[in-house]
Amino acid sequence: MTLTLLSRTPRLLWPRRLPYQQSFGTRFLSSNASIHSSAPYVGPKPTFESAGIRAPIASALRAAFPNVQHPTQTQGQFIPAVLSGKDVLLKDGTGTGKSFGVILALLSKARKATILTNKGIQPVKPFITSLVIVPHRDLAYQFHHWVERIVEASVPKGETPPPLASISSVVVRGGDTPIAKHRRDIMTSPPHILIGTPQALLELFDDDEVIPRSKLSRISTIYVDEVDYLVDAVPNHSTARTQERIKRRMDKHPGPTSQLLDLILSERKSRWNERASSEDAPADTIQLVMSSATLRSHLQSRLCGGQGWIKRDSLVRVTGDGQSSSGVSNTKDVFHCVLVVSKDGQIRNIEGATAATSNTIQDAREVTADEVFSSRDIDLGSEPLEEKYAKTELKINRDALETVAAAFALDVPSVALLSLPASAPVQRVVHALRELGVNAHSLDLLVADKGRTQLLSGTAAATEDNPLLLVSTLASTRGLDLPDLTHVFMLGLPQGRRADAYLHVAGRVGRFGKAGKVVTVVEEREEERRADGTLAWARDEPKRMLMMLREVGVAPTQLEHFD
Ligand SMILES: Nc1ncnc2c1ncn2[C@@H]1O[C@H](COP(=O)(O)OP(=O)(O)OP(=O)(O)O)[C@@H](O)[C@H]1O
Repeated sequence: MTLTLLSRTPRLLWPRRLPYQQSFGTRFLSSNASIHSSAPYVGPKPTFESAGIRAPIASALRAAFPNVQHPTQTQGQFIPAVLSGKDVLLKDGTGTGKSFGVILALLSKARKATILTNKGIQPVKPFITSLVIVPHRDLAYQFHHWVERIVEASVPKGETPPPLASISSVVVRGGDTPIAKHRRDIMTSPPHILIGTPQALLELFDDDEVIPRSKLSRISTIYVDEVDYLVDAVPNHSTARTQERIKRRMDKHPGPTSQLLDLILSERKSRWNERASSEDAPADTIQLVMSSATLRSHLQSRLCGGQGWIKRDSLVRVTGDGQSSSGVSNTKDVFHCVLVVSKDGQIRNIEGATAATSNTIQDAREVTADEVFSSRDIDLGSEPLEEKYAKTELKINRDALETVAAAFALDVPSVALLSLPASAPVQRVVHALRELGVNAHSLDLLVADKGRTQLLSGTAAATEDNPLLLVSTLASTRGLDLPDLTHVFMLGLPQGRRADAYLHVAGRVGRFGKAGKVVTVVEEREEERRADGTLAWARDEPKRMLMMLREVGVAPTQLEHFD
């Protein structure tokens, strides 16, 4: 296949960002509460202060994030729950502000200055107030960056803000600071919020000579973001045999998040077990807050029952938007496109895709393919790197990759994300895309430090002349919030629980009322010769894709420029 289709004169159309619109609703929390946010709000809009956020933090927030002036309906409900100290299970669509709201609430929590001991309440030296567990290091840096912006805006211009390290710190493997140094720093000056990946945190707390285990019970809150990804659970719908097999594997190899929670919560568990009912449960225990867009019921059962981390009867459940956990299906300005690439390199829209309605496409700008390519000046890297990549296998369909390159060149105004299958070699794909003239970079906010701030704060406008394609795998894009992102490309059907995986990847666009496109590239169904010589259809990706889209409740839309 060649990129000859680019010689057509395409139109790059892009909608203007839509104003943020939200209806509000509140219901009061009681213990054992289960809250659904759907009722329209009557009366003045709630404020972050009325949700319990401390006034200086709320005003710094509004200064740092001018687009965030009022809590969303769900934030208005879960922020008080998080501040109440009760355990919270939070489920809402992707990009609805779950993580942002929780971080804000954690920032607003007071540092623990006393603990309950056998001798009653005793004063203690402050330790980490909140521990935030995230699936990958880019997300850790994103949360840290949110805190940094609020802290900077908390003092008048010209004044020095408090040291960020005393408020938020990141512990990830392969970071700038060795874990052993983090350990010592935490003992001398513990941050208010410690954010890390499960493996790094496990390693951090592993040496109890430096950080004694007893200190861990001083943590006030543990927040697990993307909990359905971080904590395994046995799916209800599988056969008894499969359930047994998964359970055995989980018992034998508990994931790092489970090990970490067991380590920190062991004392709380035994204190609970000593007491007959949760009525007497010590008030001064660690709080657990967990969130995800796809919080399956079997996971909830494991968290509350099997694992015993949470007591069902002292838990607040907050569910935004009723049963539809899909931020995707609820966002009318997100188009879902599927391009099918045939063996001979032809590209077409999937059958049944409808033309995109143009009423949401405003402020279009027109650019020709020639213009797009003439602005490219891609550095193919150093000689040894080229040699290295030329020899390594691409492991993905080259035609499919060229389809991404074509759609990217024709349709992306500034920043897009390509999500690869877990086993794909990211750097190799980046190199292949650069050979195709795409300004591709691996999405590693840690290594690509130069562009990190712009990407996270949505000020990467400089890329408009030379759009940027960030390349990553699903595992490292979960939860990421890149304000400039307009397109997500996926190569092939997502693996694992497809619908959930699709929702998580697709949820990187269409956040907070913005428009976006999700473009999946699949291969034409293949023919296979049976032993008797007859032909049969094997792997029918387009059909499976359509079934999956139906499951998540979206209809495919055509991507213009293609038949
Ligand atoms: N109340 C608000 N008003 C406007 N924008 C908001 C509000 N709260 C958060 N945001 C914006 O939403 C984005 C963050 O969303 P966040 O990552 O918290 O969503 P999420 O629900 O956790 O998504 P995911 O499920 O994908 O992890 C940020 O860009 C933030 O500026």
